[in-house]
Amino acid sequence: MLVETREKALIGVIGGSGIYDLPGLENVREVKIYTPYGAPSDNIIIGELKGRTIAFLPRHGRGHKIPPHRINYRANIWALKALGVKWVIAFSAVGSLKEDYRPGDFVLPDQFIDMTKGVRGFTFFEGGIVGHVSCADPFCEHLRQVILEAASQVPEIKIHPKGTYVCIEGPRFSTRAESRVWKEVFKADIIGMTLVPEVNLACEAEMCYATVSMVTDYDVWAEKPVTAEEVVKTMGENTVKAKKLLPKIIERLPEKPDEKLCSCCRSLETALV
Ligand SMILES: CSC[C@H]1O[C@H](OP(=O)(O)O)[C@H](O)[C@@H]1O
Ligand SMILES: Nc1ncnc2[nH]cnc12
Repeated sequence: MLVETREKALIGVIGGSGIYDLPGLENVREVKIYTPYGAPSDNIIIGELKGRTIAFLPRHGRGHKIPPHRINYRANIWALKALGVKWVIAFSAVGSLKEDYRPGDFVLPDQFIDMTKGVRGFTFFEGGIVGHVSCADPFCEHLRQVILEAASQVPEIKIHPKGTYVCIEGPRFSTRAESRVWKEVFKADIIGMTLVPEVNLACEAEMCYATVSMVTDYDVWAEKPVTAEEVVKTMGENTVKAKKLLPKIIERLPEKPDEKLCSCCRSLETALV
């Protein structure tokens, strides 16, 4: 049973590696949310940006304490839903599997491949009610278009409008052989460790979700294999751009999604058995 909170927010922002706060938020308050799945990654920071109420959650917790396979994705999405969030804008550091998706570029994935190992809590439907949500187009097309338009207003940002994100279990990076499979057999474009099951759970919770993937490295298929140190360094530069992008997205978001562009908030209409 979803218990709604007194605090309300229309827009949820999930910060990835390198994004642990949102400067510019006004009237900031911090709320602790209890969920049937336990605690979210951190307390949720609520505040106003461009006149809209935002709920911000750092995916790995402040201080980056939670590795990708230990993130309580269900609690995170549940907490945002309990706050009334309809739009979820997620940020992620990713490796590139393609020469022309360069470190520093942004990508707006439209597809993913799930290579996680099944140990993450990946669904709200554990029995009792059985639900199979459609995942053919896993990201909110309306939100993707708003983000693309917003990014076109920030000259420093080069954004690729499409991409397939392969999600590995982590926390280790891929071997060269694995990376070749993702790149040459799967033909994926980018790689990370956190998109799944965050995107699936948002879909089950009937929320509009899109992720801004920020390229930090060329994974391990290029000459010099990726290191966490390299990711963090490039992420510092990407974060500056992400923080310029966010207000431009916020000011363009309507109260409600356009039903012609997305059906995220009706995803359960055809899912329940
Ligand atoms: C710090 S390197 C690997 C780490 O960075 C990405 O996290 P996020 O998607 O939250 O930005 C990647 O998925 C790994 O979890
Ligand atoms: N090369 C990579 N593989 C997996 N996750 C990443 N996050 C950032 N770079 C990555």
